[in-house]
Amino acid sequence: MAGSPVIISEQEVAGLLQYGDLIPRLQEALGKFSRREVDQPVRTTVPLQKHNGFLGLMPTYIETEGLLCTKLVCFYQREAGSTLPSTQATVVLLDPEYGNVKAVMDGEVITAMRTAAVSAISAKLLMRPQAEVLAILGTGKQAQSHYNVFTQIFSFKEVRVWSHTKERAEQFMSSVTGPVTPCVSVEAAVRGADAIVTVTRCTEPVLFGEWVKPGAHVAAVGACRPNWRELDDVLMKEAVVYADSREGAATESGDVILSGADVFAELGDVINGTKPAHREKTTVFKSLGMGVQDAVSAKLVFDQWKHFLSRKLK
Ligand SMILES: NC(=O)c1ccc[n+]([C@@H]2O[C@H](COP(=O)([O-])OP(=O)(O)OC[C@H]3O[C@@H](n4cnc5c(N)ncnc54)[C@H](O)[C@@H]3O)[C@@H](O)[C@H]2O)c1
Ligand SMILES: O=C(O)[C@@H]1CCCCN1
Repeated sequence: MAGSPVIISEQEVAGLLQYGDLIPRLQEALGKFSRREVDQPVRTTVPLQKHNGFLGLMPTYIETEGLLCTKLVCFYQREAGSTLPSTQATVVLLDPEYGNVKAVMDGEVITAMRTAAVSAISAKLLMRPQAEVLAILGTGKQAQSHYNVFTQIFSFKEVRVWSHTKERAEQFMSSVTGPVTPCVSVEAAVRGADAIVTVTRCTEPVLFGEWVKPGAHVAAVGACRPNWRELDDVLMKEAVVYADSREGAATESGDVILSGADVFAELGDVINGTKPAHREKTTVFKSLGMGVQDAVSAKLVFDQWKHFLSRKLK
């Protein structure tokens, strides 16, 4: 008879997950995904029409690692001023042989950190090495995690941020520990930037190709529905477009589907050396988020949790 699942809280996950462990693990997982060594269908999405949201189901199985996991994530388009959360996520880790649940853990920190870590991997592979200016569009949870990991692993001379409301920009400025320049418009934030992160809840384009410096790298993280946009057609058509999952982008990304842009490669193809990294060109990494990213993050959390428990019991 299998034991009861352990419950790992948001605070515990935050204490157990470090970018230093996460980044190499995610890089390895993206490579495996693109070598078709992972069973991970495109997210199943159920509309919650009454609440202007969606439930996403994200199962993953990596047979060679005995890793079976699923994330449940609800995400919403909230009214301006709403105090309800825009994303809520839970990650469930299972035993693939018995089928029992081993752990149920908070998915908020995992979602924030693994998404930012994958964007950082895209920048490591596709951004020009001498990059000096980073622009972040959006000031929510993902903006914070992206600020944290990008300033931790790269040495930008300036970090700029834009928010569509002054209050959100002020909240962001007071929540981060390093220097950041607030900008009054998207254009002011992105002109001359070497790296741009888009982490908004926009459903119409907010970043226009005419403002983007040739050779810049864009990590496009929002707009995860087939009719939602963050980037305009000019940028999508001029840039070399990479994605976490080609199939995911073709199913879920409004920026890819509606612009008609080609996805040149998956990030895993670059990691595997089967497709080149065009650092010299303008590049867009279209991130949708994948179950495999949650699965390897959850395994890291669970292994650390067991390690600390066994030390406590000694
Ligand atoms: N690719 C992935 O793996 C992944 C993972 C998690 C979240 N996301 C997406 O990233 C985006 C940000 O997520 P979050 O958790 O930081 O959300 P959040 O609600 O914490 O922050 C959203 C930000 O978007 C801004 N915003 C809202 N409406 C806007 C509009 N019309 N124009 C401009 N800005 C607007 C808000 O002011 C806020 O700064 C969302 O679109 C979310 O779905 C992607
Ligand atoms: O991969 C994820 O976790 C997110 C959830 C919210 C919508 C976009 N993708």
